[in-house]
Amino acid sequence: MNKLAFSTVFSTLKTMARPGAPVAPHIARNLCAAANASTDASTKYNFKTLKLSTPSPFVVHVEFNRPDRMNAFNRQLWTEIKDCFDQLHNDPDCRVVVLSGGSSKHFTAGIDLFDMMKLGQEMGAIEEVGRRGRLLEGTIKLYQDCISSLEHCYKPVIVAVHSACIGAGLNLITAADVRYCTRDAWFSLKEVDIGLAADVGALQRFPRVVGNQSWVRELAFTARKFASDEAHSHGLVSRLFDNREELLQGAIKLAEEIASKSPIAVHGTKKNIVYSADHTVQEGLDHIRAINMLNLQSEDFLNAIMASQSKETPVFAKL
Ligand SMILES: CCC/C=C/C=C/C(=O)SCCNC(=O)CCNC(=O)[C@H](O)C(C)(C)COP(=O)(O)OP(=O)(O)OC[C@H]1O[C@@H](n2cnc3c(N)ncnc32)[C@H](O)[C@@H]1OP(=O)(O)O
Repeated sequence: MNKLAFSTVFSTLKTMARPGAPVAPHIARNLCAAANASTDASTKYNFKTLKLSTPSPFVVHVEFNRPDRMNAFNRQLWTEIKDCFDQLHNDPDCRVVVLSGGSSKHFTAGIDLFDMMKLGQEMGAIEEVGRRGRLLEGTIKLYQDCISSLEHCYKPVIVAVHSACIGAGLNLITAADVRYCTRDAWFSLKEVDIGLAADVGALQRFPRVVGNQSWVRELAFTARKFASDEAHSHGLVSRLFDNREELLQGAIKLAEEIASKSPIAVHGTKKNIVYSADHTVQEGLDHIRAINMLNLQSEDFLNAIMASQSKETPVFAKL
């Protein structure tokens, strides 16, 4: 953009952002906001089956924390995942989430089979089939909502998978935005092996994520274990790493880059990508138009354009 065009756009944006107000105080305020940004997630959140931390400003690292059970999903873990992502959605100190398997040998062993036995006992105590059905319906809904909470959280979620990612774990990662894994990672859509049709999102999301019905159906009908290179070649994961340390470094580096962008722009982008996944192109365009009617008036837009012109790093206020 030449100097004249830039100054015209600049003064228009200035008026749009706050008619009559000078620009500099906005930026000064944003710098202050960013300087105060890092309330560490470890002090703010207190979950038992999840561990949260803030490795970089605005980047929240969520780790599964059931290493003795290979991060198997018991009722508490299902519930806490949902609570965690619902809260991160509204947390101004969080712009992006990295989800990993923590100190466990595996990313996750899927649903907790002991917990399933407990559910079986609860069912056994209810005599009437309709009432048993209601208990199951409520449980399945809770578990579905847990997985969907990754999608409903408009902060991008990067999953970092190592070793086994089984059943519920595979359902979960298909609701994330970016999937990275180690070369030793392996996956199984295991449900048919325990007598279940997968019911927490993989049958809906997995084919969309990879765009290959034949491959997904083969995996869903057989529960076949597949390795990281197969996952990578079909687009289930977008990057492979040699070991867990490099995996986490890579995931956090990506998260830092996303966290440096306008949170308004990233939020709107995720909202529209998720919406567009099950709407027509025209509906998606209508949706983003409505979002940008507001977002183009945001001071983030002005800050980003000014920074790109002055070749400086923009700083954005908390959401
Ligand atoms: C309404 C329902 C909606 C959701 C449905 C979801 C369905 C699913 O997720 S289906 C998948 C269920 N999961 C499995 O079938 C996996 C079973 N586990 C394994 O295959 C292996 O344990 C695994 C490959 C994960 C790990 O093998 P490794 O040799 O490394 O370790 P192990 O010695 O086998 O296990 C160590 C301890 O972890 C306990 N454990 C493993 N998986 C589970 C599990 N899913 N639930 C509960 N506990 C699990 C295992 O018993 C060992 O415990 P301990 O003997 O006390 O040390």
